[in-house]
Parts: sequence; C-alpha cells; structure tokens
Amino acid sequence: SKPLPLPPGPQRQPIIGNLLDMPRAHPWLTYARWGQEYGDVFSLDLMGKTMVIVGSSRAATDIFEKHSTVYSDRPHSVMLMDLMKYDWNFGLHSYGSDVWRDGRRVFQQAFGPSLTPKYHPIILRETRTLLRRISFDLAGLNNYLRLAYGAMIIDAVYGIRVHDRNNRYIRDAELQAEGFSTANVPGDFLVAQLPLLKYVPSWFPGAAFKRRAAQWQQYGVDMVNNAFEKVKDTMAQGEANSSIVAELIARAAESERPEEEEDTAKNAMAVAYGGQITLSATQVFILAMAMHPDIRKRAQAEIDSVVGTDRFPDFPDRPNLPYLNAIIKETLRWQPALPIGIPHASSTDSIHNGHFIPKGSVVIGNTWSILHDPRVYANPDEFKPERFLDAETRAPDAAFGYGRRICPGRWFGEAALYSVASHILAAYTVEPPLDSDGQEIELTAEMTSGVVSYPVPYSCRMTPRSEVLKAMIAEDAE
Ligand code: HEM
Repeated sequence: SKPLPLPPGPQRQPIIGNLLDMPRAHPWLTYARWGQEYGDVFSLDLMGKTMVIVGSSRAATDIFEKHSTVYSDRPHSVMLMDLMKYDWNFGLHSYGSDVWRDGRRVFQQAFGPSLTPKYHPIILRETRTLLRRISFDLAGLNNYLRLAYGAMIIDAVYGIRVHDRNNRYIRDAELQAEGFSTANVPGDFLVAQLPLLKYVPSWFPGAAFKRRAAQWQQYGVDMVNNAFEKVKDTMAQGEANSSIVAELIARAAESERPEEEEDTAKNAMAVAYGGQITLSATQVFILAMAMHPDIRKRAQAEIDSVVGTDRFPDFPDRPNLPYLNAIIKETLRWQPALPIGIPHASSTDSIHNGHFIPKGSVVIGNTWSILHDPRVYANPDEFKPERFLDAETRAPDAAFGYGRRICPGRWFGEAALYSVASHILAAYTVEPPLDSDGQEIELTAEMTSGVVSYPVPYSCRMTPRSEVLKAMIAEDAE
C-alpha cells in the first residue's frame, strides 16, 4: 500500500535532481565512488528521469540476466534517431522491436561462435599484412591497426578486399563512425532523455550542429548502401566473392519476402563496422606489454615453446597458450573499451530488492566497477593476467555488455584480438619509449573519457625479435 522508494542515491535538488552532480569526465569513476556509498544498485534523478547504476556482477546478473525481458530496452536517442536518422542500426532500437529482433537474428547467424572460424583466414591474412606495414612504418601503428580491423570486417561481411584507408567503404564507415562518436558526446543521451536540456546552451544542437548531423546522416546512408550495392552488382555479373552479405542476398531471393529480408540483411550488416572498437582493446594490450616486461617475456616464452620461432601463431595454437589467453582476458578487464557499456532502459515498471524502478529508467551497467570489484579481482587496478589462470576467476564478460543485448560480435572481436596480440608478441619486443638521454619514459594507463574509451595516445618501441620472423614478415607480402 505504501509506495516503494527508488534505489538510494546522492541527495537530489528540487526539479533538477542530480543534474549538477553529473560527472563530465570518466563518469564510471564517480559512479564507482557513489556505488561504495549507496550500494551496488543506486539511482540518480535527472529532472524527473530515473537513472539506475548497477555496479556489481551479482546485481548485473540479477537485473540484466534474470530480468532480461525488463532491462533490455535502449533509451530512445532523439539525437541519433531523429537528427541523424540512425534508424537502420538495430543496436539502437528498442528491445522486442522488429528491427532489433530481425537485425540481431541475422547478425547472430553470421557471427555466432560456431561461425567465427570461417573468418579465421581473413583475420590471419590481415594480421600478417599489419605486421608487414608496421615493419616499414611503426609510427603508423594506430592507423594500420584501424585499417586491419576495418579490412577484416569488410572482407568477412562483403567479400571486398581493402588495401588502404582511402578505400571508399572504409571512408564511408569511418566518416559515419566519426559522426556517431561526435554526436554521442556525454550529454547526448541526457539530451535524448530530457528534451528540456536542449536549452542548456553548450549542448543545444544549433543550426550548425544540425547541418553537420545531416552530413553524418548521409555518411550513414552511404555506408549502409554502397558496399551492399557493390555486392549485388558483382553477384549479378556472377563474380562476387563469398561473404556474409552474398549469402544473405541469395537466401533473401528464395524467401517469401525477398525485399524485406534484403533490407534487414543490408541494415544489420552495416552495424558490423562498430566492431572497430576492438582497436581500443588492442591499444590497451600493447600498452600493458610495454609497461610490464616480465609479463611480456613470459607470454613470449609460452609462444616460443608452443609455436616455435619459425612460423607465426595460428588459431589451433590458441587453446595451448593459456597465459596469452589470460592476458587477453586481463586486457578486457583492466581497461574495458566501454566502461559504462551502452545504456539499457527498462521497458516496464519493476522492483529490485524492495526498490521501485519505473518504466523508461535509463539502466547502466558500470562495467568498470564490475571488473574492478576487489571482492572478485584482488588488487583490481594492477594488470595481473595470472588471476585468470585460476579457472574459478570470473571471466570479464561484462566487457561485452549484458543480457539480451550482450555483444553479438564478441567471438569475432576476441578472435581478432588473439590474432593481433599473438603475432605482435611473436614478432616484436614491445618497450616504453626513450627520452633524449636514452632513459625509458614511464608509461601509465590513462584512458580517454568517451563512450568508447581508448588509451590516451602513447608511443612505444617495437623491435623485431628475430631475423627469421623479420624475413617472414617481408615475405608475407599481400
Ligand atoms: C573487443 C571487442 C568488442 C567489445 C569490447 C565490444 C563490446 C560491446 C558492448 C559493451 C556492447 C553493448 C552491449 C549491451 O548493450 O549490453 C556491444 C554491442 C554490440 N556489439 Fe560489440 N564489442 C566488441 C566487438 C564487436 C565486433 C567485432 C562486432 C561485429 C562484428 C560487434 C558488434 C556489436 C553489435 C551489433 C552490438 C549491438 C547489440 C544490440 O544492441 O543488440 N562488437 N559490444
């Protein structure tokens, strides 16, 4: 009979609630601090809109897994959906909508765990091309990593080989990704939730912003259409390479609703380019290797003993490299690429632990807190892969999100990360940069603050480990 309270949280002001308390940078750290004060599930009020932060893995399981039908929606983003017409992106659509269900189905059918091995040859080829590129131009490492992941995805999805970043499909995708992340500034989903915030001057999407949004919208449309149409054209000429899209087009032609099926395939597959985010984890991995010579050497000794020094690592080696696999898990845990995931929303009123969570609340898994919980991971700020050699240690699944929204590309992402990490370790000694006196400059793990968090740009030294591999890198030309 008495209404249940909302989950506890910081003191609210009249009308604006916690608006002025909202962190501008690295929100996961402020949420972690609040979590210690108010509990694993606490709430904030943003001008009447409830935001719930979930900060432990037990609470995340309870909310996102056990009550997945309630907590798998997305907050509607006025900015992305209305201004930028991102309605082709099933990842932004509501739980249960046709676009989300059909898009996710098609996506999972292409990127499920049993299908990912199909793409191993592409992943390996692009990894080896990457090594060759950095052997000529180490300063371009980040560009080449970005290119490698883009090329892996575009080849798997469209059967189109990409050789440089001026490639039109890479350009389409990068321009739309740039628009997406610029529009997705921290204020975005607040603006989305609270139309009144449009009047806060620094966030107000003025005429200039709207013009840019129209341009980003066009990039999105180009990205969705260009590569897809190219596959259709080449198929019509009987020349298309095998690819996910070629298979989906052929299957659509035999279905009862060919046009709709083709559209679903086209839109769902355009979302795959988001898998570029694997770049963040790779940059974290290289940083960790440069910071921890003992860990790097132990991983290299493991690779040398399992793989030898006269060939590159391959996928069948992966189960025989437990320490490297532990490093990959620790990389995803230590500095997750999406420290507060992608916001979920609740689709009905619900109750959690005696607290009321109203329909339409924004529900955020604080991945950073969950993966830095000292009750689960001792000394969580330290990079300690050994913790994952103990099979009891909880895998860092939260890095891939929650419940029914959990990343459907995670097997592909992990395979790509394994490939690049194992090749870099096999071929290179990774060390911190030197100052003008020849002394090593100490590297620290500082991360950027966006929705997708990357290490703040750093440099490192990478020296080939052996003449044999150096010769193999040169030989392994495209
Ligand atoms: C290390 C690499 C990756 C990480 C850390 C990562 C992480 C994430 C996270 C945290 C989410 C949000 C899940 C949620 O809402 O709870 C997500 C969603 C998604 N990811 Fe990934 N991802 C990675 C690689 C990939 C790759 C390679 C692809 C494509 C091949 C991909 C495709 C997607 C899609 C389509 C969604 C939206 C799912 C939905 O809303 O239903 N991701 N990812």
